[in-house]
Amino acid sequence: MSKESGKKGKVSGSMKWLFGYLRPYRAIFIPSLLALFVTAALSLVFPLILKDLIGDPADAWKNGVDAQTVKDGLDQNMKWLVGALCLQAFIAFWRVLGFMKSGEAALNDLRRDLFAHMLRLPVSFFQDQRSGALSTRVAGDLGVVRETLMNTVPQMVRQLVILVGGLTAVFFFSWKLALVMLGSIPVVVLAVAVFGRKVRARSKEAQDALADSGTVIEESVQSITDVKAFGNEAFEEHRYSSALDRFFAVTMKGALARAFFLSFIIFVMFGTIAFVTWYGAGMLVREELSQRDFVAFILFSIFVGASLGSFPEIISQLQAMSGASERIREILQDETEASGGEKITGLTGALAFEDVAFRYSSRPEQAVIDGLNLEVEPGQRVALVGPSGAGKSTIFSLILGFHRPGAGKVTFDGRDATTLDLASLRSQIAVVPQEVLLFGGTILENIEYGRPGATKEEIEAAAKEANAHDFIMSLPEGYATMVGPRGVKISGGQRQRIAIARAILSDARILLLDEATSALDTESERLVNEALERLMKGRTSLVIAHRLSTVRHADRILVINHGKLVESGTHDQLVAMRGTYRLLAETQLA
Ligand SMILES: Nc1ncnc2c1ncn2[C@@H]1O[C@H](COP(=O)(O)OP(=O)(O)OP(=O)(O)O)[C@@H](O)[C@H]1O
Repeated sequence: MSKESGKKGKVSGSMKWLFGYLRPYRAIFIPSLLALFVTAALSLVFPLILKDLIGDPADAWKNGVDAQTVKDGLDQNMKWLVGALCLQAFIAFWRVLGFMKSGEAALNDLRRDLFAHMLRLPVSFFQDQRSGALSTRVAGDLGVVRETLMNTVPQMVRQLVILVGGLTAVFFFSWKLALVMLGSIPVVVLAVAVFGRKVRARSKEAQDALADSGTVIEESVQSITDVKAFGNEAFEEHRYSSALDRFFAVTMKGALARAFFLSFIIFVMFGTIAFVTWYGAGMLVREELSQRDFVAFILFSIFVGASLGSFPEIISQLQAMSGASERIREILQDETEASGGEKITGLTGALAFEDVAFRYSSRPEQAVIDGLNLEVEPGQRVALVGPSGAGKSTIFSLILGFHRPGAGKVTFDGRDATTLDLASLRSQIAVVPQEVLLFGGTILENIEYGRPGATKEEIEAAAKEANAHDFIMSLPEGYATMVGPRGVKISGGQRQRIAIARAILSDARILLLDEATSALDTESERLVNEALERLMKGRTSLVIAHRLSTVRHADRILVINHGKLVESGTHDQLVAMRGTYRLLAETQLA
């Protein structure tokens, strides 16, 4: 298959897929499409009548028709014209409404499908992407699809109708002149083929180079505090400046081809207009053509020219849509997390790793977890300690089923996790992360996240146990206070207590706690610790520990290094062993 026909195939495949989303709304969409044909055809009435308005007086004068007859004819034509314009405006009104309604509804279905699918993709999918890039890309791609559906498709239909109608008309009014005019088309096509490809390739390079420079800004703005803290303003400026230089160099390379292309097209275009007018005027003199038909020819030629001129834009938009829709379809086809498996309720909270090995797919050469064995009994409080990069967070990911072990198995109450339904398993695990992110919404909703549908009383009870109730009540609107990116700012310790309230509300059997490394003030720390004590009571808890007080209170400490369990025991036992733990306790635990 040639490259061009491949592209065409892709465009039609994308259109088919897009129309699939329009199917449920065909009762609105199809009439709108038909209305579009009608309004486009009606726009051809305009030159058809205009030619009489302009041409008839001239011919009448020449043929000696009396003034009143000419005037009556003109008035009648004018009525037709106004009538056609009114009809066109009326249909266009409903057509635009119909297109918007069916199009936006179909796009909303697509947006819903896409988001629902993305939420069910495995965590590895998101980890393999550059953060931020995914959502920006998806939003951009959806924007392109929307633009195509709302503007390009109607535009294409309209221009096709005008092109076919206009060409028929020019041949009808003077086939000779039409052939002269169309004679210039092969020259233009050749120029487009020769220069157009070059221009397109260069402009794509230029776009990529510009995008690179945009990335520099994005990264700097995102981590502006780091840029400043490291005094890297000059470094970033230099990085941006060299990206701009690259963009400039590529643009200049393309400028030559573009300049040739544009000046040539302008020459051919205006040359053709001049030649056709000159040739037509000659025919007029030779009486091979009436004034009226000549005017008709020129008016329809303008329509044909404008319509032809709009196609490069339409085609490039269709190609952009095909690329965008392909990326969206790729995401929609990506495999979601395994669903099914045995739904479990009422776990006792026993969990174990049996000879578990794991590597991240993005870094297959590194065995992050390497033959790990561990066993946690129901209700036990276990602290995980180990140097940075030892694999502690990965152990949490494996428990949560974000990733599956490459070898060995993770079990809950003795049952292999791969045989269990992920959603029901996760509903019995609560997580209190190191850095708590609250989403945009009220405090009430943020706590309710732990168990959607919980009553206000249950939420308040959880907040009280989490030592969060008092500070929540001191906020301007209590539980209805908006938090998150656009809401009131609350402190790290307060966020942690909200996360604890969430976990209490979820009443999960297993608790995964990644202890915050940043120090809180004494009072805040006391409130958080008290809340955690209550939370951990009666649950199996695994804590990635950063504080000496936490490990001292743990039933058992597991020392992880290079993805292996290297020591295990109580604080006193491990200190007495004078091994890895003792060293860690002395250097890393506060
Ligand atoms: N998504 C990922 N893709 C590839 N490698 C990863 C990924 N996440 C973590 N790693 C690597 O796996 C190893 C273990 O990471 P992990 O985050 O589990 O360690 P950790 O003990 O929790 O460290 P820390 O205490 O610093 O958080 C590290 O070498 C890390 O670079």
